Amino acid sequence: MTEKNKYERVDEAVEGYTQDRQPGIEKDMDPKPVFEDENYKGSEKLKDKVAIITGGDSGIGRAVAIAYAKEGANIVIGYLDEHDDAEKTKEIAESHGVHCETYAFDVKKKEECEKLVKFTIDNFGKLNVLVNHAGVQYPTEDFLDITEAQIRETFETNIYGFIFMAQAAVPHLNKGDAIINTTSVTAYRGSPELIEYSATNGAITSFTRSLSGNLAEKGIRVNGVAPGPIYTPLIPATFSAEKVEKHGGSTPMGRRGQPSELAPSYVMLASNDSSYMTGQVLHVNGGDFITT
Ligand SMILES: NC(=O)C1=CN([C@@H]2O[C@H](COP(=O)(O)OP(=O)(O)OC[C@H]3O[C@@H](n4cnc5c(N)ncnc54)[C@H](O)[C@@H]3O)[C@@H](O)[C@H]2O)C=CC1
Ligand SMILES: CC(=O)C(C)=O
Repeated sequence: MTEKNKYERVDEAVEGYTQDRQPGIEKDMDPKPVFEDENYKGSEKLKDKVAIITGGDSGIGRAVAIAYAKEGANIVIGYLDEHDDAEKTKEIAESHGVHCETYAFDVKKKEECEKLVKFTIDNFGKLNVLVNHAGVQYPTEDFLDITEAQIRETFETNIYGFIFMAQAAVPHLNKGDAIINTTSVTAYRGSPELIEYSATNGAITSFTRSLSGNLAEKGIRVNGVAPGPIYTPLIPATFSAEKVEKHGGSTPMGRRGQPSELAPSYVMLASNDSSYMTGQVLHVNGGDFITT
């Protein structure tokens, strides 16, 4: 693929459309997200490591799973119920010569998070990297329309789930291992129609910093990635058709990002390339300046 073609592919226009359930389904998206950069060649940065990626069946998580596979990691994908998407990600990951298992679970439930980690240890004998990525959002125009149930669902999925997964994982992690939490640009600049969602991302950023200090002595690094607007199933599953069409248009780069453009940051934070980084967040957002 020439550089020009590569750029055109990333910048593909998206006509407005919606999906009628959350989590959305990648298989049903048109156009499909770009989940793999064919020019990305692995160099064994994660060789023989074992990674859990929650929300790894689709979107950014799928792109991370494929990049980790190219770097030699065996993978367990945790996801809610999008079985076809999960199988497709497993198939692509395994085409790179690693083992990939899929595991349907509810990240809101502590005991299911513990079972996912046990499943990983039973299958692979160890765990080196936890990517906390599963999340939901419920855009709501009027602040007063945000229901108690919606607040609970968003917090229980987006931050309780991250903490439950980290608590289950930490006893198995050792020096050099890593936790990576997906937060969002909305944690830093807010979002008038994603109020409780942005608050969970603020919590994820604080959780990342706090846990990094707690685990630094053990040599376990904890970092985050804060994506801007990225074309994933989350977007048509939760935004109006008009918002889907315009998504990302107001960033300095003037476009949405593709999942493949996030994956290298997750590789860096999982590998020795970030050996002197902990408690940090990488901002992959099309050019928004972030002040902390
Ligand atoms: N797409 C975007 O523009 C942005 C996304 N993010 C973050 O990315 C994550 C969402 O991933 P995307 O790749 O965008 O979309 P996605 O729709 O591909 O991923 C959402 C994932 O969350 C999982 N999930 C939802 N509820 C769950 C539950 N109760 N138990 C287990 N898994 C559950 C789904 O199975 C799915 O894999 C969220 O954490 C979100 O905050 C952050 C900033 C921007
Ligand atoms: C969903 C989300 O966090 C953005 C930035 O679109």
